[in-house]
Amino acid sequence: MLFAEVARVSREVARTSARSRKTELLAEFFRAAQPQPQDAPIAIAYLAGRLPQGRLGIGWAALRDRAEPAAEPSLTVRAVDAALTEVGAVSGQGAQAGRRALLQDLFGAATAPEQEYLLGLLTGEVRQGALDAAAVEGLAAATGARPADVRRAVMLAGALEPVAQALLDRGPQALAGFALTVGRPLLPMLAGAAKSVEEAVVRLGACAVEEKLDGIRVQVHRDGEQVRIFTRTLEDVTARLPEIVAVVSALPAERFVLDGEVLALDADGRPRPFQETAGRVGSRVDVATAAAALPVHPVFFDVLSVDGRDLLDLPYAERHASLAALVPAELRVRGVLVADPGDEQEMRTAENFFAATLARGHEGVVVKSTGSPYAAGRRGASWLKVKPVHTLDLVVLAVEWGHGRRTGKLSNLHLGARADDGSFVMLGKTFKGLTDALLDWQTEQLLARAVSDDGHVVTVRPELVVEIAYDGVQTSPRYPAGMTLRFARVLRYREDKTPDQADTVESVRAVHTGG
Ligand SMILES: Nc1ncnc2c1ncn2[C@@H]1O[C@H](COP(=O)(O)OP(=O)(O)OP(=O)(O)O)[C@@H](O)[C@H]1O
Repeated sequence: MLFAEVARVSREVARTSARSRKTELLAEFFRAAQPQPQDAPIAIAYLAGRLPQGRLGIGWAALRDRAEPAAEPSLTVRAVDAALTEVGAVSGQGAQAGRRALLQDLFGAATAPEQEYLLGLLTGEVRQGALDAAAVEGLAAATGARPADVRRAVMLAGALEPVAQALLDRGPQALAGFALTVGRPLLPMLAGAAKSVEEAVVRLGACAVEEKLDGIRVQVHRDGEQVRIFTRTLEDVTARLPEIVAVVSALPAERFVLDGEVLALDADGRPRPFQETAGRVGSRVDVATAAAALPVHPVFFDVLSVDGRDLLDLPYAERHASLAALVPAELRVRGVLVADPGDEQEMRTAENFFAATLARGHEGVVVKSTGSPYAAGRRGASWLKVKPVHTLDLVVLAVEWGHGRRTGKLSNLHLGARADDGSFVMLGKTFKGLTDALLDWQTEQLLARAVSDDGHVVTVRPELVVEIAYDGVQTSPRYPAGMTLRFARVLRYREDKTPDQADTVESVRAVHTGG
């Protein structure tokens, strides 16, 4: 498959805002791609603005001077992929120059529109957040599969790419191969938000109100002796959490998949600050010493499979009965049940549980409909989180050099929310809430992602997600969405999130209009 073809479709998909037209364009594209299914994973990654190699760490300088463009397109997606793999592998002394030379060769083989597209891919500018959803529909239309079956396979596979390849290769029957497999992670179910416990309970009806623990989401798979632990982005962190492996190995079943949270606790059981847990899960170095100094504990809140039985489609209440049979109470999330939201006594119990959970130092509660299945990969309408502080996960688009005490540091962050087309819309700026350690960290991280610097504002690749607390959303003609955040302050960076998991402009607008 020609790279030029991907560039063309990407541009056309980005240009139309109609979802049905996007789907049509992608369906045509997949029909044409059918003879070479092995190219589909690379093409899909490019269309969504991802690189299969992940971040390549290519600085602006390496992209500034570009070779003369080729007259005719000849690059294949596989050739581009191979070249970028090679760029990523260059290390050691002279790596900068080596990378630059390889990039020059690649750009020299590309036509002008291909160069532009490559540059967009390398700088993160062609990121298309809504692409995966449209691609699922397009794939279904191209191959005659049911969209719901494709979506389920994607959740079970943890990504669209392998499903696309199998579908294009073998047709709809290939989807049966994507069952929940112990040892292979699936996308976790996510929660929507509600403003109060009462609102959540009224929206859901019969429900459970569970404590919301402020740690790191984990999906734990055990198959006999073999235990594997995955984060919400499906990164395998087993080697970093030996104490969790030990706990899971002692549970009384051979094969299962559990969903939960790990966190560091004080001697009296109160949660330690989130950064400490994140530091443990994020660090590969000297795991044994780190685990001894700051052990983390698992708290499980769901079970997706036990002894060969797939529980995803069972209602919460039944999954929880299985959870209780497998996991002792001290390793299980605490919660209360509400059978009838109209019952005042029950509503008071739920409110009291929320207050008691906050008093124990936790973040809030997650209210879950007891009749609902596990909607892997979805921001389910059947799980609603309730927190006392409003927070948003936003993407850093640019940053200003600091003054005075902050001279030489990158300080004032330009914050963006995700738009429908995968671009980011600036909602405001903040330099509040930053500790000295965070300032140092962000200066280094943001410089590594710089694409331009005019001496005042450094524009960066939109890759870092930061959690912002704010007091409200107010109208402001100064920002493109016509609104900005009141008293925005940095709580922490969310390295466990990617930009396409950031909050959307739409959700911020809903807060603004009280929707
Ligand atoms: N009892 C619980 N049930 C489900 N999730 C929980 C629970 N306790 C803590 N969590 C955590 O809460 C997360 C959802 O709420 P949070 O406000 O952290 O959202 P987020 O991580 O910013 O984004 P997202 O909603 O995308 O997960 C889950 O991913 C999980 O890590």
